[in-house]
Amino acid sequence: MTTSPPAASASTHPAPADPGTTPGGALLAAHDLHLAFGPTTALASASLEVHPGEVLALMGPSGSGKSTLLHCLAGILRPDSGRVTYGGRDLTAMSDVERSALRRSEFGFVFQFGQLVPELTCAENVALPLRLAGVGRRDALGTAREWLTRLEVPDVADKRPGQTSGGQGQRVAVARALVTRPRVVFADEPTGALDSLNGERVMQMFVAAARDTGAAVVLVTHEARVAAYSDREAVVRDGRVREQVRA
Ligand SMILES: Nc1ncnc2c1ncn2[C@@H]1O[C@H](COP(=O)(O)OP(=O)(O)OP(=O)(O)O)[C@@H](O)[C@H]1O
Repeated sequence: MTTSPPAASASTHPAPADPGTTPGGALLAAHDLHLAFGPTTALASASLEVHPGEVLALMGPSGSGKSTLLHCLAGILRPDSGRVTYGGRDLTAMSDVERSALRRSEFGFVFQFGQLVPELTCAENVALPLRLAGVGRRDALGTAREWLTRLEVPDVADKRPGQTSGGQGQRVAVARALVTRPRVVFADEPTGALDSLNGERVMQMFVAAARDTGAAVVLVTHEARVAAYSDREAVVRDGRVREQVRA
């Protein structure tokens, strides 16, 4: 696999401006987050820092608050109290429109089942975030094809997601998450729907491609072999980060 980012993506879609870090070096930070869904407490004083370029795995028992913490860090959910800061900007104080714009321009997402648009080809799916960012159709599709080649699935470019295997589809989803060269990629059980061999292969490519673009990766996983790709593991229990282990 090539280690340099595709040239066309660099020329047609430059990485977003450096958002800066806190004095401690964090790019993204959760400060004392609390969030309840009705009577259920999901987060109870959760705090966490994410550094530029690092791969951070959120681990912990089922129902402990991992996905909720990920969604708060990504600005998808707003905590009841506490703050999320990104490059010194307070995500929790932004309007929904501002947070959506930030998510589109600076964050990438990979979920368990890829969540590709079934009516579009795989190349069109990968091109979609570039099109939304204003890149012309031809350039966007060219860059999308380069990413599919890079993730070793060039053959699926003209197929629809329903015509691919689970592992191929998940590589397409990884390409779509990275194509805009986001600062942070959020992944919720990115290999959960794959067998272990495919899961490891997707993880290897995901981490290598993210490292090449310099993205930080925050991933939720139950699997120790997936967490083994991280630089740091944060264990979530009862809605807070209990311990952090450098991998
Ligand atoms: N939309 C929701 N409505 C109600 N309760 C929710 C909602 N989302 C999460 N919860 C509850 O909040 C708690 C934390 O859920 P969360 O999904 O963050 O845990 P998790 O650690 O990611 O779990 P898992 O590993 O099983 O995916 C759980 O008790 C869950 O049932």
